[in-house]
Amino acid sequence: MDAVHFSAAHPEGLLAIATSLVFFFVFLVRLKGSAMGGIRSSLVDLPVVGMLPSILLNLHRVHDWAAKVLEDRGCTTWVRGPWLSGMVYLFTSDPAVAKYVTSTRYKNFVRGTRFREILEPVGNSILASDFNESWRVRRRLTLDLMHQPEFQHSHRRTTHRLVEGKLLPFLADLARQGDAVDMQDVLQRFTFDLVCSTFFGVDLGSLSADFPTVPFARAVSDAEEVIVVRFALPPAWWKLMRWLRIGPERKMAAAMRVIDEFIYQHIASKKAELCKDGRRTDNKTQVGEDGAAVDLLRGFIDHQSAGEAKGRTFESDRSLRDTMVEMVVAGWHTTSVSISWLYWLVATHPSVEARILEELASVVRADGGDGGRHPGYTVFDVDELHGCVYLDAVIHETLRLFAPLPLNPFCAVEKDVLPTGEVVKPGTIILLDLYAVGRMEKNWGKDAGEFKPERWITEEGKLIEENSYKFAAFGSGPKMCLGRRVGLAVTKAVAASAIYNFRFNVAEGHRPLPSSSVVLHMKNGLMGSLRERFPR
Ligand code: HEM
Repeated sequence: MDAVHFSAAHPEGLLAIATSLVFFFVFLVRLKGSAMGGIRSSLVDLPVVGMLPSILLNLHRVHDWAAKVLEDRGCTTWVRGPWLSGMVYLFTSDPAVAKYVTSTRYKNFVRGTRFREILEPVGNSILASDFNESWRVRRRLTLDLMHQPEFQHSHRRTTHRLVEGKLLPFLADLARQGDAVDMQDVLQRFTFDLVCSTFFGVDLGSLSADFPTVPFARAVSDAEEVIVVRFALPPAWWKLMRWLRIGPERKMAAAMRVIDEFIYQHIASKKAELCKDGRRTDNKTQVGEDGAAVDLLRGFIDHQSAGEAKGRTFESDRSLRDTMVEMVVAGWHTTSVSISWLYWLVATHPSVEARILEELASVVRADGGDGGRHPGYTVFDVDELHGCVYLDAVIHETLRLFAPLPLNPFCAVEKDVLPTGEVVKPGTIILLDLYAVGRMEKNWGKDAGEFKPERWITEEGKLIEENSYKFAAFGSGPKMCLGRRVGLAVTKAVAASAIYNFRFNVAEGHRPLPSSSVVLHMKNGLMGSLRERFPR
């Protein structure tokens, strides 16, 4: 078969060859770049391949690079892939555009099929859905369940129990051993156990002395990495790789298998447990004996069992699976990376640390405590921390600089004109760069890049409520994060308890860098050592 016939019969083969050539080109340039002591951060539009080489060259530091490009280009820019690839994105960090897209004209800017395909691991979830009836009902149901006093009470108790019984003793052991520790890993393991306890009612013990590999946790992280690659490549390219089961798509297939196995197994065992207990009597979430047994999965299963009456929100285990994967994906890493970046920022800003400690000490004193000089550790519940405005400011400042979900994608349904004057055609992809929104001088002033919790506090000592287009970490409009309250509560309670009891010294020369994943992990971890503040 000659080349012409081969390409006609196997267009996917041609694409594979083209992909290899671009990767080879990028490899050569990066090699040259590193030999020259660095790579360029400009966005170059080349004939045929468009801006793809620029993107791939900067993929390893994509969020900082995109923020720089946006700052230089007035907060909005077009990004074009290879000719005929269908890859045309409008990148923006402009709050006016965010408001227009997520609120003013929200019905015209949806996730769309393209992103549902990219976000395949979460299936037909709330996050990936558009404004249809199923999305509305599921979102309402999830919010209702999370706002139930029983759930909130249980969530607070579970957090307290795990912080007191697992996290603090674990940190104490690490402090005693004095070895180097990756705090990001520790916090990731802890929040995983917390999320599984809260959502599934099971503690998987990922935070334990032997640092076990938890396949489900690994699979979620792998899937997140591959999602970023899918964003960066023309759709036909990653679909071809998926079809051939090569490269990142091979990893995705393996991750999906593990995720499915985990979730379906837990749905089945929860159903069996509920039937055995004979507790599934109505569609109300119930409190277990110790007040800690309320979990979201139980609430959803109860709802599923009420099927017809409730509009069949979870007509199948598949839709239950999608929602549970989404809850883990949306709730786990977002919270763990918030606490990790906060921990690093606090450890490297001694004056901020001192103010937090002062604020927490006043809570302990008001509670009749002795500032840690007692046998147990001091554990803070979120209810006790209401008056800690400075800690709130630190959390907001952390989320401003390190938005845990750095990119928020939308797709235009009809032709539209954005407040910047950009004309978007049907099908145009708009990427709200939440990481960049928090770093633009235009949005935050000349000191946008600095960590200054004070910027969040009024002269009267109150927390400044910024609008959700400018402080964009939780998104905005009807699809705004529905776990905001839970995420903030966990971040505050865990950070307060850990910081109050332990000092973290960042390893010399270590600077965590944002990974290129859909979640803003630290790609090189958070290395350092721990010291007890109140040695026992
Ligand atoms: C610090 C922690 C968190 C951050 C920064 C965060 C951020 C976000 C962002 C940026 C979105 C997209 C919003 C949009 O499209 O405009 C989102 C959506 C969502 N989040 Fe969160 N999240 C956090 C914690 C949580 C938690 C703990 C849960 C679950 C309990 C959760 C559940 C969801 C869900 C279900 C959606 C989809 C909402 C929809 O599309 O209607 N999130 N989150």
